[in-house]
Amino acid sequence: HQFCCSAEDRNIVQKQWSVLWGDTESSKVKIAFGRLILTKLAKEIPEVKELFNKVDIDNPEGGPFSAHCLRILNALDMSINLMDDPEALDSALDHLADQHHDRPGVKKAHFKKIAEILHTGLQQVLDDYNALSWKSCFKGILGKIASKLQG
Ligand code: HEM
Repeated sequence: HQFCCSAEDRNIVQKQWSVLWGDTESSKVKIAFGRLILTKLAKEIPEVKELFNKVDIDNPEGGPFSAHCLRILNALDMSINLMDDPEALDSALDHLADQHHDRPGVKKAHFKKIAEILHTGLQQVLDDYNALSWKSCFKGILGKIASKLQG
């Protein structure tokens, strides 16, 4: 159950992540952040858009897409919070890998792009964004979720 980022990276990432969710309306912040990164992904890789037809990406402010944005951000939140428990993290990420493997058309390249988008976004909202720690933790988390996908 070896995880790729160091204990220090994990501490930094968990601390910086927690700064974002002090607000009482953290779900709204999560939805807005999710909407931002997913619409950016669909804009930069147009083939992605139709993969989110069932959650109605054409109405990004609507209920189905907002709920989808919250699911993604909650999964990311769970993963970051589980970084101190490698066994549970591994099993959570394995489950997410299966869920994405089951969606035809989802590719490793999409995860590479969303990693870039996340880095840019977090850099904008965190004053003391530690790029190296985030890169190394996201490499582990996103790499595992994408591990069962094709290129
Ligand atoms: C930041 C990394 C990501 C996380 C944490 C994440 C998490 C999730 C979660 C929790 C679900 C719901 C699973 C379910 O209930 O079945 C989901 C669904 C989905 N994800 Fe991701 N995801 C991520 C990135 C991506 C990327 C890069 C793609 C590429 C297109 C993608 C495509 C999908 C699709 C197509 C669905 C199904 C949507 C539907 O319900 O119709 N995800 N994801």
